[in-house]
Amino acid sequence: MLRACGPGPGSLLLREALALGRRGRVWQRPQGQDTGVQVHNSLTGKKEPLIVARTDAVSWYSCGPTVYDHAHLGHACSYVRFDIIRRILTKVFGCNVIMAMSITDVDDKIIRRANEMNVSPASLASLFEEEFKQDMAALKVLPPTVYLRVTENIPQIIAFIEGIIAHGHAYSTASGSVYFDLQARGDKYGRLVNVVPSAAPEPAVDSDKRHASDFALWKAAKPQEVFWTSPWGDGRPGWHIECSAMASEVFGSQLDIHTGGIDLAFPHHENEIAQSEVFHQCQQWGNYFLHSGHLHVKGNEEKMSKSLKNYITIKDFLQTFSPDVFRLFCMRTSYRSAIEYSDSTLLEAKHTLLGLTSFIEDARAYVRGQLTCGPVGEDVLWERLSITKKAVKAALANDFDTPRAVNAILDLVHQANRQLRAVSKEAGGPRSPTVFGAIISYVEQFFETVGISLANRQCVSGDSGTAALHCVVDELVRFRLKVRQYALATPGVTGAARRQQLQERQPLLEACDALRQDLATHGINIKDRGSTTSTWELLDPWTTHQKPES
Ligand SMILES: Nc1ncnc2c1ncn2[C@@H]1O[C@H](COP(=O)(O)OP(=O)(O)OP(=O)(O)O)[C@@H](O)[C@H]1O
Ligand SMILES: [Zn+2]
Repeated sequence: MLRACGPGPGSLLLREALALGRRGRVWQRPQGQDTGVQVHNSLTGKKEPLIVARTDAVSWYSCGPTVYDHAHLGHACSYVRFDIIRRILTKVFGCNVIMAMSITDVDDKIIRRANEMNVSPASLASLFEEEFKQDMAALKVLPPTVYLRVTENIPQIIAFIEGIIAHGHAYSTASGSVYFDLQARGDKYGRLVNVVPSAAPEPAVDSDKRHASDFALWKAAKPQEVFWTSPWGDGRPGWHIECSAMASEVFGSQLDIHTGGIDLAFPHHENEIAQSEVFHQCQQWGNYFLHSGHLHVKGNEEKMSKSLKNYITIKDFLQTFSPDVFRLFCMRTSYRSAIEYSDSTLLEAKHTLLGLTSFIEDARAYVRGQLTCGPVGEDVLWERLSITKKAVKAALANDFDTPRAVNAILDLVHQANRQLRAVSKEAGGPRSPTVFGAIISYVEQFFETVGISLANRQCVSGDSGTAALHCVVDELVRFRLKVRQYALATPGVTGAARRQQLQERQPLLEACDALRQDLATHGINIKDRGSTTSTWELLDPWTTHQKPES
């Protein structure tokens, strides 16, 4: 058992533990090239300048999925958030990222599920690995440079374990298992979390490890279980060793960035660090550990999880919402914070995206000269654009503060929208297409950078939803117009008879007003021009936006 000095390793408490400071050695500031970004490094519990060995080859290891079931929105959240960070590092800060991601295709959960389904662990894992890759593609997550399957790296893992044994930090047992000896690691254990390994002997009678806190590097095969031969007998790797061995296979003894969800910080990453630093006999294997916060279902403290059966699959989600809506939803909070899933927060992201696409359409129409124009406060807009660019870059350089960056953009769009709406009432006058062209180009480029397309309204709904939704709103607005025209028209009737007729039809007008108000809450703005025309547009995204976290 491991004794934690701070709060235990439950996901939310762990974040507090990370802030408490660590037992292990002091973090060594790496030598190399400064990316210009400050990142929150779990190794120090604070923001540090991100210095990488070479900006043209940033090494990044990402713990990948255990492929025993459908991927859910919790997984989506972690991989989308890191995908956004990867794109920002690449496109804004000029880094060329080499990303390696593990695929855990053999472990207890896979073996158990395969037995339940009466299929081989290999075919079960291959099925869900393929599905995971399809889900990631549907979410527009860029594939890693390489995927690394555990089952294809068994000789490398065995060699890695032999190296740890050779350095005196692991031991094999009579039953054919190998354990990492945490007592040998001493006070160097606890680089990420304030944890002291207990020296108490293993209490379980059916286990032959020396201390309760020692963890498995190699697990002796149980009857009927899939196995590989090794110097210690038939068996399979433990969970943590796979990442140390596979990351080292690609990147050697130095790693710039290592990522995963906050639940992986302890014990998984802590154990990876112990194994790798012993194997490479180095002081600091990974320089930066970044952890993403968990996705929770609203009102539920637990993270969304397959084991807790409180999950929404990525496929189901994408029936209703688009990958761009999910991306924007993820960007509205820091990647480190917990994120609450609810229909209302998703709808809010959807409305914001609709408002942005609507602005781009209007601004484009103005640039083309299809929107009536009057004088624009051009200098003000140029200044706003310049301020926004600086604010966005500063926010992204500050631990990838996407909520702040998005708010800066929404503020710019709000200012531009106000001018656009004001000018559209006045015909004639000087035009200012260049500044609107520059704003369109910048806003589109920002969202393109993080993987969101503003090209058309199609980007906001899942699968086939948007086109149908727009037709429905068109029909509804047309129908409402007919009702209004009927309520207001009094051909051939005058005087008291006219007044009475109007009074009788008053409820129809009230119903039309109520419908307009109801639709406004969904981001749809109906505009009546007398009794002859009704048009609709999407509300300014600013009106649906939330303030960033402080
Ligand atoms: N609810 C969640 N929110 C954010 N990230 C998550 C969530 N659940 C899993 N992750 C992250 O997804 C990645 C892959 O996780 P993995 O395949 O090991 O699933 P898991 O944690 O076992 O999921 P489950 O608990 O549903 O079985 C890890 O980085 C993990 O931290
Ligand atoms: Zn890992």
